[in-house]
This record gives sequence, C-alpha cells and structure tokens, in this order.
Amino acid sequence: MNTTNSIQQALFHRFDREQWAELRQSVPLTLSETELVDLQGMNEQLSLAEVTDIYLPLSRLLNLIIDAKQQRSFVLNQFLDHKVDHSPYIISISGSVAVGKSTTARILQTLLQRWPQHPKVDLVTTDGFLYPLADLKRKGLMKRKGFPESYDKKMLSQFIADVKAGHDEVLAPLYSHVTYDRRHDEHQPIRQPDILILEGLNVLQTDADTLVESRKPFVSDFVDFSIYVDAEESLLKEWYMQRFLQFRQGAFANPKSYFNHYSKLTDAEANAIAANIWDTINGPNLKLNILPTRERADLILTKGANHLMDKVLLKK
Ligand SMILES: Nc1ncnc2c1ncn2[C@@H]1O[C@H](COP(=O)(O)OP(=O)(O)OP(=O)(O)O)[C@@H](O)[C@H]1O
Ligand SMILES: CC(C)(CO)[C@@H](O)C(=O)NCCC(=O)O
Repeated sequence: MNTTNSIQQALFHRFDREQWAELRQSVPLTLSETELVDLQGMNEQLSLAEVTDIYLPLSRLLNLIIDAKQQRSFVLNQFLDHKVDHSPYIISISGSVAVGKSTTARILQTLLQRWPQHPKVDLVTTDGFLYPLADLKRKGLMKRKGFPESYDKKMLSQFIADVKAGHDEVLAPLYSHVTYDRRHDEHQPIRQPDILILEGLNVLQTDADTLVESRKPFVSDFVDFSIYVDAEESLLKEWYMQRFLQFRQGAFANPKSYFNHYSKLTDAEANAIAANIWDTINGPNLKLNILPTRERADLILTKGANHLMDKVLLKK
C-alpha cells in the first residue's frame, strides 16, 4: 500500500458508489419539477442518477451534521441564558481548476435549501478575491492566477470572519470570466444565510509558510465542513481543454472578453493553447498547492470518467 492510501485508510471511511448510494435512506427520491429543471439547467450533462446516488446521501449527511450544530447552539443559548448571534453554517468546496467545484456547489445549494431547518443557502466563489487584473499585472502574477499569492487573503479571511460573526450584510466581490477581472460595478450581498457554501481552489490552504508571529486565522478556521472534489490529473486536463473549447464558442466570442482573440482560433490551435495553460499554470498549481490540502477535508469525492463519482471518503 502506498503512503497516500495508508494515510487515507487511517483517516477516512471509504465507500464505493453503490455503498454510498444506499445511505440515501429516507431522503425522498422525487424532486419537484422546478428543482429538477433548476438542477439540469446548471449542467445538461448532469444525470439524475448522479443526483440520487451521490448528492441526496450527501444532503442527508449534511442535514444531520448541521442539525447537531444547531442543537449545540440551542444548548449554548440555554447555558449562557442569552441568544448568541446568528452564525451561518459554513461549508467549503475545493479541488482543482475544472474539477466541477461550482457545479457541485450549485447542486448542494439547491438540495440543502429544500430542508426546512435551513432554507437560506448562499454560495460564494473565491474567484472574486483574486487581485484585480491591474494589480496582478503590476505584481507580475499573470501566469500565477489561482496560485496562493494571486488572492487577497486578508480580504477573504475578513469576509468569512464577518459572515461567521453574523453581520446583517457582508459584501462579497465578484469575478467576471468575460473580462478576466474583478467586477467593479457589482458586489454580492450576503445577508445572514442559514448556510454559506464557499467554493474555490484555495479554501483548504493555510498560511503555514509565513512567520509564526504574523500568522492570521485561515479560511478553514471558520469552516464547519469541508469537501474536496478529486479526479486524476489526466481527466482534469481533458475537462479543462473541453471547457476551453466551449468558452471559445461562447464567452470568448463576446467582444468584451479578455480572450476575444481566442475565438478566432482553429480547434488545433485552441487545444494547443489550452494544453499549454494547463501544463504551465493549472497543473503545477494543482500539484504544488491544491492536492497537498486534500486530506485536510472532511469529505473527499472522487470522480472518474464522464464526471461520474466512483469513491467517497468520509473523515472518521
Ligand atoms: N457533475 C457533472 N457532470 C457533467 N459535467 C460536469 C459536472 N461537473 C462539472 N462538469 C463540467 O466540467 C467543467 C468544469 O466544471 P465547473 O465549472 O463546475 O468546475 P470548477 O471546478 O468550478 O472550475 P474553475 O475552478 O475553473 O472555476 C464544466 O465544463 C462543466 O460543465
Ligand atoms: C479563476 C481561476 C484561478 C480559478 O477558478 C482559474 O479559472 C484561472 O483563471 N486560472 C488561470 C489559468 C486559466 O486561464 O485557466
């Protein structure tokens, strides 16, 4: 057995797809027509089997865990004899570029808000916390987008601390995949949700490299449950390249797109560019900064070909 396997065996319960699907138990299979349309609108390739086998058991597990947390708050209220501030339950989702973090996050948002105990579920991506394009250019980080140094970590930890503190309204910055830059015209207001899902490749990272005296709380200090979406690098590169080709016909064709010049490429040229971006940016970032954080997660979802989940690891 290799080291990764033995570490995983020590830390996690392991389920194959069939074993995990059985844990759905009493969660109703039937989603309303609107919920189904919502889910499929997110991604037409998403199969109903994936929702029922993988995401419904996960939604059941999270509901039980959140319920326990809400009971703990109730006990604390009684003990302290006053109401503690409304503090949202925070779920993080991390993993490589193109693994499907935002798709997973949106499926979970839809499923979790069906439970009466936590109807308001907000979703924030850490893309908005990338430094604005002008700053990245000035700092020479244009080929390091997605690396730890390309994010405003101070802004991100302040944001998550303010949400956790139960502030009435906290503003999240938004990112545009069209202009490849932070949006200067609009923010996302977060107003005391029951659950906040925070999605991004950096959410399990720590500041361990900095001097001990200057270490600040990390995002993970505020997170109640963390999920890592995993897949072999060969699949990730393939999904990244497929999406790049789709963008070329969609977002890149927009004259405002930072990558408008890509829309005129032939398939072969586009494939070569996408492969190069993977090999020089997203692949190295995965190996250096993302994969090493995997075993910190409470749950690891592993995908095989066609985005089908084939293994689930749940922290003991
Ligand atoms: N469950 C799924 N079934 C089928 N296709 C999927 C699934 N999840 C994601 N995809 C496809 O994989 C690609 C990447 O998905 P997504 O944009 O969700 O990834 P991401 O991890 O959020 O990426 P990034 O870090 O670049 O924002 C997209 O083309 C998406 O359509
Ligand atoms: C915005 C990030 C960093 C993360 O979602 C990523 O999609 C990205 O832009 N990476 C840089 C290289 C690339 O264009 O894929």
